[in-house]
Amino acid sequence: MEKSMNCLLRATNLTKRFSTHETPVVSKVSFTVAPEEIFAILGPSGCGKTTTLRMIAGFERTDEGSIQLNGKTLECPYTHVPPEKRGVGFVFQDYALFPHLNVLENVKFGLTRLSGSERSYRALEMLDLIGMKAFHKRMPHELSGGQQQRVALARALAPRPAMLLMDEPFSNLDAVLRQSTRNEVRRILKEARMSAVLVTHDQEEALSVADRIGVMNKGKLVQIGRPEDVYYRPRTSFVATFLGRTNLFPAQASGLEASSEIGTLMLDKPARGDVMLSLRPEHLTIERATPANSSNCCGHISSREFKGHDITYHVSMRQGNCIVHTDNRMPFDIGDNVVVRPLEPAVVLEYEDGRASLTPSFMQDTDNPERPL
Ligand SMILES: Nc1ncnc2c1ncn2[C@@H]1O[C@H](COP(=O)(O)OP(=O)(O)OP(=O)(O)O)[C@@H](O)[C@H]1O
Repeated sequence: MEKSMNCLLRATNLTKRFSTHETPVVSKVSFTVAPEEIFAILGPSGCGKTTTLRMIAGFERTDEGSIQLNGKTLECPYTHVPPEKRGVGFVFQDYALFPHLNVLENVKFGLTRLSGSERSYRALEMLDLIGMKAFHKRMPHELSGGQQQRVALARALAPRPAMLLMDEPFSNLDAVLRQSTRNEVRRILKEARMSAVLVTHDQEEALSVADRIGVMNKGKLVQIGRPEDVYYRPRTSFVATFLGRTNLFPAQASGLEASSEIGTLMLDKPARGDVMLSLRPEHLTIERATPANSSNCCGHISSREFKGHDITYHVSMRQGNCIVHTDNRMPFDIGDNVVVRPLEPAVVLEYEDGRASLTPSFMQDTDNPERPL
């Protein structure tokens, strides 16, 4: 069962099939979002993120499951509250500003319940929040992509929705603008005390914007946790590799230790038998190989990526490659013989669907991705 928490949105067992006989594109997806929390659904293309968001928005009916917002049921087999009555705001990747309306008119557009002067006051308040009051007379085509997305955010926030749903809101921006806009959007959401569900395929975006992340694969949520948890304590090799570079080592475990290609490793939890371990490149270091330390777990530097503040080395070992991030105080050259050492316990990964070859003996209930780590 999920930890009890102050809950604004509760999605329970959301399931969607587009054709009766096919496997569902979204299968038993459950998560909660707390007030003022930014929750990211992160996963590769086609895994069912947008369909999940569309069910929460009410654009798509669920085949099974329920959705509650502020304790009110929006969706269940007998209820379907239409999108315009759900009290949620939307931000899409294409900004969707009205091209013939200026910035102020765009933000005022959804404020139909207010009087004329109240609409202008509220719209200017939102433009102030996004730092664009001075641009209120500009037309959308006179703004950069990042500015247009901030106006779209102001427009979504203006009617005071209970929460925002954001579908790949930064994907039309170039890399530099994407980074600054997402920092700005996080600041605005926090200042507005707004909770949001953000759908993205970009792990860096999810890690930097969200308070919690639900990692999705093949229609299922496979892990939910804080960015640090899912990054440093992935449950499966999919999560480990999707969230960034990692090293996967097959090993033989016995309690809190395992023997692997890079020697004896401490484990983050007890296990027995054949296991798959994950160690992030920054949790490894390298030393120059000497007759005293090299034994049988050394390799040679096959390539290096110099990044100024640190260096990434690719170390060619007997059974494969290993990636190590280190600072640049002791640079190594290509061809140098080195020994790879762990700096942290290795993470024991769980069994994944269809990957029965390495089955950790600690295998647990995978239906509950939100159980405490
Ligand atoms: N209206 C529809 N009819 C039939 N199949 C659909 C429909 N909408 C989505 N799908 C299918 O459902 C699956 C999940 O699509 P969805 O758009 O939810 O994935 P996604 O994770 O958001 O992907 P992306 O990041 O590429 O947008 C895909 O295989 C897609 O082709």
